[in-house]
Amino acid sequence: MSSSLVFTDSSTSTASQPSLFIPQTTHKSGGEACAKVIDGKMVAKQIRDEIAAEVLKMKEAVGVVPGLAVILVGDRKDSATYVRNKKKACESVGINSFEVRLPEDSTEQEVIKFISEFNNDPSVHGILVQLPLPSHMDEQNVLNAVDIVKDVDGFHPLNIGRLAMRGRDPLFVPCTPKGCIELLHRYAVEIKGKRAVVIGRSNIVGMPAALLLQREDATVSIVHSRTKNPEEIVKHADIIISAVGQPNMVRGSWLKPGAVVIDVGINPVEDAKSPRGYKLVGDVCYEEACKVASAVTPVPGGVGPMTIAMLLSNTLSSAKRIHNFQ
Ligand SMILES: NC(=O)C1=CN([C@@H]2O[C@H](COP(=O)(O)OP(=O)(O)OC[C@H]3O[C@@H](n4cnc5c(N)ncnc54)[C@H](OP(=O)(O)O)[C@@H]3O)[C@@H](O)[C@H]2O)C=CC1
Ligand SMILES: Nc1nc(=O)c2c([nH]1)NC[C@@H]1CN(c3ccc(C(=O)N[C@@H](CCC(=O)O)C(=O)O)cc3)C=[N+]21
Repeated sequence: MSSSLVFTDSSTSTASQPSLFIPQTTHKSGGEACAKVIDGKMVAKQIRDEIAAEVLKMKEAVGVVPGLAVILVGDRKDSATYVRNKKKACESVGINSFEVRLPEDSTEQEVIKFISEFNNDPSVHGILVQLPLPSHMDEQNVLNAVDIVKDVDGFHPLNIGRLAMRGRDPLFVPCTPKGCIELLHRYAVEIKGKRAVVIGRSNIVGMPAALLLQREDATVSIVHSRTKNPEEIVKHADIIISAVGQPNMVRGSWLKPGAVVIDVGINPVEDAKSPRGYKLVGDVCYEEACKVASAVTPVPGGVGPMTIAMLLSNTLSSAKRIHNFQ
């Protein structure tokens, strides 16, 4: 299919953004009703292409190259992989990346010292502290140290607070929830007036996803680990965003026919056939969901690549704001 996908920097209110992309891919499941695949990998690639063009335009016009600083503390393998992927993504669009790796036993003050340096460095427009931090550190103290104008993760309490308030706008929206909403927009999924259920209430995904859906005029319920009979609540949802971390927890039988499912979960499960010895699955049982839902994001290839694309987008808009470009 030939489709043109126009990238517009969507902050918090993109409801009026025209939807230019109607997907054609469907999940094949032996003649049964099958959902559209919401192809995050493809959309993320198109967004990166748009960002690359804007980065070049800015460089030529005002000689500024956006810069992203990433701080990684400790030696978690998954975190190291994510940081490497973020660096590669920056390179692919012409954004400068700066990386600091600190040992697991670093102190909170040492991490904050690097954050302060990046806060004062004019070539850095975005600062990301990879989570989770080692358990001896107070995450709030560390995240509070990031200058709000460079908080491209959108985790500073002031940004989250503004996200929660009517009539206020944060400088940055957290990347994963922003990527989920962007997928809904680009696949022409109407949010206004719909019933949405977010499964999970973490500060980095579930809670901001619920706030964003509410800002888009959905009626939002939040399901968490203490929710009784979650399937009864999920059953009413036109839109489900799941960010739990439990492989295949959400079954096809939980879903309302025609629902749209955004699966944020990235869960490793043993897989002898994979060279890594494991594969990644979502929170939602994909095969079952495809038979009931109207559209589903796959894992991998769904929300994950969108998270990184939104990080690049936030870094570009930060550089534009700081340099008063456009
Ligand atoms: N695709 C992407 O870009 C990203 C993917 N992820 C993935 O998303 C998932 C969630 O991440 P994150 O939000 O950081 O995780 P957290 O562990 O911080 O939060 C999980 C949330 O799910 C809730 N929960 C746990 N078990 C259940 C259950 N059985 N029923 C209902 N709710 C439950 C918890 O409830 P309670 O609050 O009561 O404890 C909590 O609110 C993970 O798989 C993670 O790898 C995360 C970030 C980005
Ligand atoms: N400060 C901070 N910001 C984050 O945004 C942040 C974080 N800390 N800590 C960890 C989580 C997790 N996260 C992911 C990003 C991309 C993929 C991603 O691209 N996944 C690929 C698969 C990758 C693979 O194959 O390993 C996919 O879903 O297709 C996944 C997960 C960001 N997080």
